[in-house]
Amino acid sequence: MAEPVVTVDGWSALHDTRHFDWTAWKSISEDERNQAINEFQELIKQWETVEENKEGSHNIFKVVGNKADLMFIFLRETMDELEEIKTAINKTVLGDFLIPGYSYVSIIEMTMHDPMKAGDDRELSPYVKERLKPTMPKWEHACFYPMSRRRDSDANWFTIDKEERTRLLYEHGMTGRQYAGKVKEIITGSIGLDEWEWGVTLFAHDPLQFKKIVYEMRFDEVTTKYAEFGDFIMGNYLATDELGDYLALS
Ligand code: VOV
Repeated sequence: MAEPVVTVDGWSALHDTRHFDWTAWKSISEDERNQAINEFQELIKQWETVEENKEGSHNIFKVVGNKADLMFIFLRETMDELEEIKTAINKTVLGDFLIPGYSYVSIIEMTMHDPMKAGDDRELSPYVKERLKPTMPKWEHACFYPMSRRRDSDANWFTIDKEERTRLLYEHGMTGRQYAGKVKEIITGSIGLDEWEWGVTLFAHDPLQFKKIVYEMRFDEVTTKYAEFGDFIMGNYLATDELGDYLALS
């Protein structure tokens, strides 16, 4: 029967991309630039405390290509906190140079589709807890894209039986498991929150693995028949202590 599947939901997620106004940045003095960097590093320290306390997680990436310059990813217990973070960034001096670009709002989600976990109370298992409220890996690269399930008359994800959806996602999971240690994924649900139905955030040491996994999954029936994709954004990890170098002009 085409019935909804139960989801277990975790932290809220904000993918916040910014264009950096290099022209304006070059027009202020070195002292002003250093003050702006120091002030921003204090803000990052607050995020680090939240992460150490396992109350959220954050990552910053230098975006390759011109869709943005930086992509911030924040995970928090509530949407209120995500909005406060965005506003806190905008209130800093550096925020004047961080021009808001594309953003994506979603909530970490796991479904009860996985037959390997059937019978478990997924909400109670430490594995599920870690997946719903994860500390994001500080790996070298990330790739984010939104996606939806197709709703064509001859291929409609929302009209097929739950058992069939479970079978298709099981096959998908088996492909994914071959990338253990190479690709980590965070799947966020965004129905009712943003334009697409899911957000896919992938982490890897080697960006070639993004191309490989996404290509290989194109041949899984669940993707071939039922997946539609938005724009991809790829970035390189920016550690807090590298922010000064990233923004240095000489
Ligand atoms: C890194 C590898 C990897 C692994 C191990 C993995 C496993 C799994 C499992 C076991 C499950 C189902 C249970 C659950 O936990 O929800 C899912 C669920 C999902 N996935 Fe996935 N996925 C991966 C990776 C992975 C990728 C690369 C993509 C993008 C698809 C592509 O073609 O580019 C993706 C998408 C999704 C989505 C949109 C969902 C929710 C679909 C829905 O309709 O409900 N996913 N996924």
